[in-house]
Amino acid sequence: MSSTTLIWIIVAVAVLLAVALVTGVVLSRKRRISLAERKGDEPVKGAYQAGGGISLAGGRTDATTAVPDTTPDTTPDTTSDAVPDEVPDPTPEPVEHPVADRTEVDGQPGVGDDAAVPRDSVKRGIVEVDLPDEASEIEEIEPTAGRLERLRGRLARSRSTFGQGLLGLLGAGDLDEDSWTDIEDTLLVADLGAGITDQIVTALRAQLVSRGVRTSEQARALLKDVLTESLYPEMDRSVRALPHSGKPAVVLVVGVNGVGKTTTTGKLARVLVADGRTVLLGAADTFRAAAADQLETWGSRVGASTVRGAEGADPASVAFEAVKQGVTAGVDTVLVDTAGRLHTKTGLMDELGKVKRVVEKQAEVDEVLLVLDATTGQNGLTQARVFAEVVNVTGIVLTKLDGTAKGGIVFQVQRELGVPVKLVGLGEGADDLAPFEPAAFVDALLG
Ligand SMILES: Nc1nc2c(ncn2[C@@H]2O[C@H](COP(=O)(O)OP(=O)(O)OP(=O)(O)O)[C@@H](O)[C@H]2O)c(=O)[nH]1
Repeated sequence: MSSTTLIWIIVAVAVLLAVALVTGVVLSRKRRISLAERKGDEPVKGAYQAGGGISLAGGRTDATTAVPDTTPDTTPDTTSDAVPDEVPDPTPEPVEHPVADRTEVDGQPGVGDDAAVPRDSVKRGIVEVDLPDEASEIEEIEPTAGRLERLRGRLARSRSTFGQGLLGLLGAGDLDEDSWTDIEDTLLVADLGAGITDQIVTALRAQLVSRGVRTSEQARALLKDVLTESLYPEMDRSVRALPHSGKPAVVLVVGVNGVGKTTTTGKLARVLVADGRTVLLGAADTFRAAAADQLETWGSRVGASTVRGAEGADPASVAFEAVKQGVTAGVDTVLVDTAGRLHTKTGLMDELGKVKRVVEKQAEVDEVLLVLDATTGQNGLTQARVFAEVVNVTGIVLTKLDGTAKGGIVFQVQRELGVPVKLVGLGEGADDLAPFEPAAFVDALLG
């Protein structure tokens, strides 16, 4: 072999080696790019595992499936290149993690929380009231003027047993002792109580003679005057719910279970909003699970926001926070719905006193409205006495007057407590709360 041939062979081998080297490099790069693409897919999954708590809030379910172990304590391997066989069963068991078990309440996920569980899922489950439609529109509110007149038909039951009964007896002409006994009985049955009944019968006897009553029209006028007079028409019945000294008015709504506190608070918010006022609601009824939801619903219907606490939270702290936020936001009125509680539970009554004291650290309490259920008759009076001892009751709201024949409780409660009935509830409708006007009320009773 000549040396020239040898050189050509060496050159050919060198060229072949060079080509092989270049090809190897190119192939190797291609493989890396390809790997990088897969890596680009998988780490995205891995990244969602890490941020799963956030992504799942948007309703993503695939992120949960990337969690190797479905127990909430297991930390997902976020550094993994997400090898396909690490993908677990795509339908993991739902994680049990009731909100009630969580200790933190500030809205931040707690250690071990599984963000797949909506943080408020349990609370939503206990809502017992109709919630407003989405993007709720502010509702039309009936004008408050003349409401008692418009709702007078609701007093039908009291009217037939009390008003019509008295008119029938008085209009019958000369009254013998039996008739006077019947008048007394009618007043007592309607829950006016012995004291007021005596007072009314004495006034009727005297004025029947002095006025020379002859006709049924005159008898009606006499009855109207005497009954209206017994309702202390001179009492100031304005609800102290307007702001003063640059601070919102604070109204506490108190009363025993089920008398209609939350409903009244909601109705009153409507009255204020209709008057062009801004209102903030405080859901200090932390004893009854759905009370805060109920109040919030009332609020959202009129565009008032609600301050609420965790279930079982200290009612005083919720009330305090509500008033604080009301002052900061510069609203006109803060209405605080308190827990319904039995007056026999002294400890709970103490707590109501505490609510008032704590609120007073923020702003003066302008009005304490005691809500009484008219259908409970004398029992309402017993409640009123206990509440009056604990908090300085400044006004009474008598609810459910539409469902009772015992409208006479209005007379008794004012005389007993020396506190005016300021509002009356005449139905479950949103605008079935009326100002109490003695003359109009008596008119409605007499038909
Ligand atoms: N007929 C009638 N029902 C009323 C009136 N006011 C309230 N109610 C009803 O009474 C029931 C109890 O009312 P709530 O407002 O939940 O009573 P509450 O005092 O807040 O109850 P607790 O939170 O358990 O203490 C509800 O069904 C109301 O719709 C009224 O004036 N007339």
